[in-house]
Amino acid sequence: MRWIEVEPAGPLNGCVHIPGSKNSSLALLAAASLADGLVTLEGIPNIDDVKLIAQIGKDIGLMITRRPSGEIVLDPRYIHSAIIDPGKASAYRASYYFAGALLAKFGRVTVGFPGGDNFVSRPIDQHMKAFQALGATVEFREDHYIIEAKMLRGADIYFDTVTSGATINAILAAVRAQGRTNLYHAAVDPEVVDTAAFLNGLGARIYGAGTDRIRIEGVPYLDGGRHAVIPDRLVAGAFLMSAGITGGTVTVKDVIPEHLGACIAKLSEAGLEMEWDENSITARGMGQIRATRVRATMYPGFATDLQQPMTALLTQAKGKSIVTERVYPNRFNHVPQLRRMGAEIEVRGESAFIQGGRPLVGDWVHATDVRAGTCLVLAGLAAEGCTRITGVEHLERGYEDVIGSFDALGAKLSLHERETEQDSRAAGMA
Ligand SMILES: CC(=O)N[C@H]1[C@@H](OP(=O)(O)OP(=O)(O)OC[C@H]2O[C@@H](n3ccc(=O)[nH]c3=O)[C@H](O)[C@@H]2O)O[C@H](CO)[C@@H](O)[C@@H]1O
Ligand SMILES: C=C(OP(=O)(O)O)C(=O)O
Repeated sequence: MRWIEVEPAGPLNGCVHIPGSKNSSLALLAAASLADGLVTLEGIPNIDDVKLIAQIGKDIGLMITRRPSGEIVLDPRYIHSAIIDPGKASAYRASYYFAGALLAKFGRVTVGFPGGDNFVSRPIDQHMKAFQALGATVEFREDHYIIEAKMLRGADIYFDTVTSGATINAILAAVRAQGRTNLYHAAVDPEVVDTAAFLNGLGARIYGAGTDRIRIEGVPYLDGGRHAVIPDRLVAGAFLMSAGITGGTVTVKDVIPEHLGACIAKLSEAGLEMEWDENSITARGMGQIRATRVRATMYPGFATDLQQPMTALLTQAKGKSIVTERVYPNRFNHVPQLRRMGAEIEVRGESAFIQGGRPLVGDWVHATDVRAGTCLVLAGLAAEGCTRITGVEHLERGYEDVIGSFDALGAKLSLHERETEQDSRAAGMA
């Protein structure tokens, strides 16, 4: 069993470099398999989801090499299989991007059902609807699905809901389809724009990414190329919140402040002093956090992936806050853990009602998913006594070095490991 210990350390202060976006990286790495030449990606974080993609790459003949400089080189010229192992596919969320990318090249793809954070319901119906509109058939089996198309033809696709995953996947499938595809009610997230920019750099013809209507003119061939992934707005947002909860001053460097517009506005509302320039943002905790109302929605609204750390921050606000989750109405697994630490929070429907200002006290808590982990780190920073967080593997899906980066700001985080009976039994069976 592994856990992270968070010891009281007072206000966090300093600057932190923000790595490349996890969610964009996962799309770009799969998208690279569409190319007909070598692709170099800069800034891809060295996180567990990316390591898993490297294993999938090995299985299918997509060579993925990380150079000492940190950049990743992909060689998609010798992909020999479009079968993604169900176990590996379901160990993270974005395996579905291999469906869109490989379908376009091979005409038949087999992928295990997506895993990732468990928010009770995370359907992929809009992905399938897009593939079907382009002329594919979809078949669901016990632990995988098969998508097949003799030829993909451009189509008009109207999404029933705004989804960044299905928007990106539809782009991947349509890029090499014959003719024009129009996506309506498309997601406008920076990760959609980043994926489109990358593919356009290889010779794709995608227009309007960043608006809710995207036009794709199919091309028969894509060159190799080079692209730098956008910075991780979600990692950045959580560091800014850590300034608020500890009463310190934190600067996130190498970010695109525009991607954090809703976060900056909400943190100002909560009483933090916010300043930003072209590529950095500073948050100053002013001692008192103000209660506020948060609604997590799709971009450019307040990100659902920042809802959990924001909830931790609001446990320390004066008065009553309400956090409403419109993207994943059940994304409240962090709440019972915060309650163990002394927070007064009640969840009703898709909202958490927080009676702020109760002191937090360190305890054993469990991170059920990546942002629940961030939320508990933040709570631990504000708590009296030591907080011990299990479920470290979830944090490692999204963070390259969560301990090092918080400690560089003056926090006291450390990783611990103890062999349990269950661990020894598992080792004996291996
Ligand atoms: C790997 C990755 O990039 N993960 C992100 C991605 O997840 P993911 O791509 O799974 O999320 P989507 O943007 O697709 O989901 C948005 C909303 O659409 C719904 N939906 C989605 C697809 C579908 O076929 N049918 C459907 O109903 C979802 O239930 C959700 O309510 O965007 C989420 C929303 O910003 C983030 O929390 C995740 O961190
Ligand atoms: C929900 C998240 O990730 P995933 O979609 O990969 O599960 C997240 O990054 O907060």
